Amino acid sequence: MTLPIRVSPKSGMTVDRLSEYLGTPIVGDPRVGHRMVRDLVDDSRTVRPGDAYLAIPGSRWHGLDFEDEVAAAGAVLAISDRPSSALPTLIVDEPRKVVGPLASWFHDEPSRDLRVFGVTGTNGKTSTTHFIDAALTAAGESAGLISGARIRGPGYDLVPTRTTPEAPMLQRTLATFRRHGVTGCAMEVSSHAVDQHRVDGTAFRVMAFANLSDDHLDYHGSMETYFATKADMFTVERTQIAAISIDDDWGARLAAGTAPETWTCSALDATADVYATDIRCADTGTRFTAHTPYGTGDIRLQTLGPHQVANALLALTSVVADGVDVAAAAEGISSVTGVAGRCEPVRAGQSFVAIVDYMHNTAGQHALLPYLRSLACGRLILVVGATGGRDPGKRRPLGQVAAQYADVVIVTDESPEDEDPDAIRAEVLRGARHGDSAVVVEEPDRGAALTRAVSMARPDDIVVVTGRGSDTFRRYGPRTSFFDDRAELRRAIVESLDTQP
Ligand SMILES: CC(=O)N[C@H]1[C@@H](OP(=O)(O)OP(=O)(O)OC[C@H]2O[C@@H](n3ccc(=O)[nH]c3=O)[C@H](O)[C@@H]2O)O[C@H](CO)[C@@H](O)[C@@H]1O[C@H](C)C(=O)N[C@@H](C)C(=O)N[C@H](CCC(=O)O)C(=O)O
Ligand SMILES: Nc1ncnc2c1ncn2[C@@H]1O[C@H](COP(=O)(O)OP(=O)(O)OP(=O)(O)O)[C@@H](O)[C@H]1O
Repeated sequence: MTLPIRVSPKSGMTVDRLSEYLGTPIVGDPRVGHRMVRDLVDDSRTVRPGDAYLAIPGSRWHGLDFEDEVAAAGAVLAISDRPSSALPTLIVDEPRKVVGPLASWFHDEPSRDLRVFGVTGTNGKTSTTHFIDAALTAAGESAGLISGARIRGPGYDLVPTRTTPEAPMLQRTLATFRRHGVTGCAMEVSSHAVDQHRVDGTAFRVMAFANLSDDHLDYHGSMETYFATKADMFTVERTQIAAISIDDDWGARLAAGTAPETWTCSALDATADVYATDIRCADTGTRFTAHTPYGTGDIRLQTLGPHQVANALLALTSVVADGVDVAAAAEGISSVTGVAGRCEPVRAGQSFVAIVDYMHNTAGQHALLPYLRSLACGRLILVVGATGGRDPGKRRPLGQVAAQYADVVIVTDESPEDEDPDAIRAEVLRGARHGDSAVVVEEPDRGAALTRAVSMARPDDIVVVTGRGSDTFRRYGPRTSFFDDRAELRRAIVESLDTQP
């Protein structure tokens, strides 16, 4: 169900009230003070008549670069760090820091009226939020989900462009959820979002930590800074409860130093508050028994891969720490049939296994590839690449680890963005050719790469397409086009079956 999103500011929201809240006078025509403000917007391309435009200085643009088009679109006001020549302005020192609390106040603090379950960490956020969403639903709650794959709930269903929305959209979404009676909301919290203050002003009931591994170092600079950004979410000012997976060293370190009430979980360590025993991983899913201080639950994951045990335990810990019944939560988590683009099988009548997965760092490769290999007795044919505009340091290791596990590695393009696709591929290839252990093929065109992988596959082989998951847009410089790995893999399989004698 997709409904139009209605804005729900505090009643009687005027420019004067915004000025009073921010403690700063109107620069420019003071007669604008009585004008009603429809919504807060931080992107010129989405401004509608009556909006207040948050003009943020960024690394590429200053929001005021768009002041004329924003004024022409009917904005009543700019909020920025300097006066606009096109609109009356409220001046604040650091607009980015103001946006979160302001948007929350504007919508009457929606996060305080529903329990928000945040999930942060390098890998597993999307899966964990889906599990929390299902656990809350099974416990009889009306649940909302804010994930990078989908934002959905009563009154909302859309595929977002960000893992964590910008603050105006986030608070608008939470306010819509509240209006539709949502009682609990699972939400991904990316490190970029924390650093850019997108979640400031959001009160979390539980904040969950999944894991930390080499990723986004182009942005954060070092693992210590990356960790510190995540750790910033685990303070009493941000969250009432911390749920922390201690299966990696960063989680154990975080758990040792957090101030809020802390619950630990582990797939390996029975001294954790919530832990797993009797883990049995199969080609149809994974079963295990979860032990919590409030009793045990049998979990039968339908989502593929042993890594999902950690994600499911973290979800269980998050909701049980907040008082949700263990049996209901276990039933909900077990009911999730799959998460789009995460270990998603593609079945079109072929004689080999075909999987699409969003793995885009070496931690994901090490966690999944041994399992995926075990799903077939034949060869592992792996399609790998790297996205442009981010983390060049990941590219060579991605190729190297791919070749460590696979028999055939097909290196292709993902979404080069503004970079030279040949240069990205060259780095991945350098890694893949490092060990001499796999057959390495270069095929720039992603559709052709998938066709090639399928044409090589024999019965008992497995074809794994990595890197894009459920992302459906790719960009080559100014050209953006639709490309869905799952649909393209299916197409390649069907074509290969059609041409069989
Ligand atoms: C590196 C990064 O995170 N950059 C974010 C940052 O960009 P920036 O500081 O360069 O801002 P900018 O592009 O100069 O724009 C400045 C201001 O002008 C506004 N603007 C810009 C253009 C325009 O036409 N009109 C307009 O109003 C922008 O909305 C912004 O408020 O602030 C912008 C909004 O203020 C974000 O859109 C932008 O996200 C970019 C597009 C991005 O790709 N971010 C990714 C890396 C990201 O955030 N990813 C995480 C998930 C990571 C993961 O776990 O995989 C996420 O939460 O999605
Ligand atoms: N617990 C885990 N440990 C290691 N790898 C994992 C784990 N969970 C998921 N992965 C890998 O990470 C990929 C992305 O998973 P998911 O989308 O759930 O995580 P995410 O944190 O939301 O990722 P992103 O922020 O990049 O969207 C999966 O396709 C899988 O390859």
